[in-house]
Amino acid sequence: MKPIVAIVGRPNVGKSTLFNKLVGDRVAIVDDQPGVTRDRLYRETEWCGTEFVLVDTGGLEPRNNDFMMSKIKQQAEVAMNEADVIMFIVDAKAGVTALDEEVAYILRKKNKPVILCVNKVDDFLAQQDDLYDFWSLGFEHLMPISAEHKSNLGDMLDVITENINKLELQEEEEGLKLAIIGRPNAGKSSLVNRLSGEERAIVSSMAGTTRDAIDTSIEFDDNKYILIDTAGIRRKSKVEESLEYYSVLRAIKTIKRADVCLLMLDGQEGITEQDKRIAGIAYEERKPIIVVVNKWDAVEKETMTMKHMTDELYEELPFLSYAPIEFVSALTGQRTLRLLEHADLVYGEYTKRISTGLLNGVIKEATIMNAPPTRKGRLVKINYATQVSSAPPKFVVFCNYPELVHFSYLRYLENRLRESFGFEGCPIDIMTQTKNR
Ligand SMILES: Nc1nc2c(ncn2[C@@H]2O[C@H](COP(=O)(O)OP(=O)(O)OP(=O)(O)O)[C@@H](O)[C@H]2O)c(=O)[nH]1
Ligand SMILES: Nc1nc2c(ncn2[C@@H]2O[C@H](COP(=O)(O)OP(=O)(O)OP(=O)(O)O)[C@@H](O)[C@H]2O)c(=O)[nH]1
Repeated sequence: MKPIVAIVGRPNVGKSTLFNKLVGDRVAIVDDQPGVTRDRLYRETEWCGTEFVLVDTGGLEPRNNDFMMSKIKQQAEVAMNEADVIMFIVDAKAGVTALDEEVAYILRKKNKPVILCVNKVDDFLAQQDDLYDFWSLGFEHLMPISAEHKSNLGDMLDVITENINKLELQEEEEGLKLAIIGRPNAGKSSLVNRLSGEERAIVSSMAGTTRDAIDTSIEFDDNKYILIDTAGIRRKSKVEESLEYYSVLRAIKTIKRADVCLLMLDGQEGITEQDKRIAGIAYEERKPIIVVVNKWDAVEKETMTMKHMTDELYEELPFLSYAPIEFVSALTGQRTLRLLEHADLVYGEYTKRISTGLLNGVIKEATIMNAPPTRKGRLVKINYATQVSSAPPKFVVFCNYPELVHFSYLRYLENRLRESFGFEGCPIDIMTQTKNR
């Protein structure tokens, strides 16, 4: 689990500029699958060997001052709860504003490292005197920077990574980590309660009091699971956008820690934009996913309801065509235990390795059935393939002209691999390379 560094501050201080300068071109786009909702809210980055996840708190629409004030305060609260290190951005040209003071007040309440970044210091000597006021905000680390001119960013990053390295890494408990992700009210906590209330379950601990996410460790017949819930999102904030931001940030954290993601939908409501967004994060993080349609007890069923809903879900989530769908009721316990078995199975798929011999048999047959298309008069010849890693399963296909192998052909190979080897619930990565590289 990489540490999270959140960028906080009022509008127009230069948060986005800074975010973009810091993540640079390191933006990892997995592929151009349609339907994946992407946002530039967070990126993984690295400084001198220390990796972290940088989170931008996103643009706020300045409607009126009161509204703005409450939104910014909420953002600061979220950052305070979720992030490991906070970058609090202020504007040297504007000086200390009332809003800055409000944010500072929130950020000082807890004992997390806050780096006060005084931005727009384009000319240090000329602006030196403007900096003094900012000490009044009460933070130990004050860094004058210019996001636009990239000045002093190295020193700032040094301070950030120093603080990251001081963090005590939490010991993770043993067991298969299942992240239960989804919109507020989908029934995530109900599922956790249901599973931990089962007669056969040995519930050994409830941890996570310092953070809002709650881990429940349960054991069934010697199999251990850690259920990572993201409860309590809804009640804290009433404003739509910040709720969105809040749950996304939560989801990111939870997903990154997870071995398997259970994407929970409310069967009565069907799929929403927010569900798709959360699904998109799990997809981009290359985690195994099981789609869980909850509240099945309350869904009015006609003939083929399950089939229709399945079709509809795959249509709405085309990038998750590999994810199995389970219809459950956290309320009655219908099929909830099966979720655990299913998660075990999917994780087994995620971590398995295919021998090079078997793999090449399948690839060879696939290329005979459907040869790579000739492009620009050149013939693509696939030499051989190998699985280079698992979790997620990653394959390299060696051939003479990797750049000519089209995405759709890789998709074809992926489907053949799935037909032969399963990989249920798992994303698969296939890369092409020339033989002598
Ligand atoms: N002079 C100067 N201007 C800067 C610097 N960094 C950012 N700006 C400018 O400040 C303005 C606001 O920058 P943004 O990055 O959009 O600010 P933001 O905090 O993300 O704003 P919101 O998206 O509204 O929250 C832009 O016009 C930037 O060009 C800097 O280091 N020096
Ligand atoms: N009928 C029915 N209701 C359910 C089921 N599961 C949960 N509910 C109800 O749905 C509501 C929300 O359930 P929660 O478990 O609090 O949902 P959550 O996803 O944890 O919500 P947040 O904590 O806001 O993220 C509650 O009123 C539950 O009783 C189910 O399987 N069937």
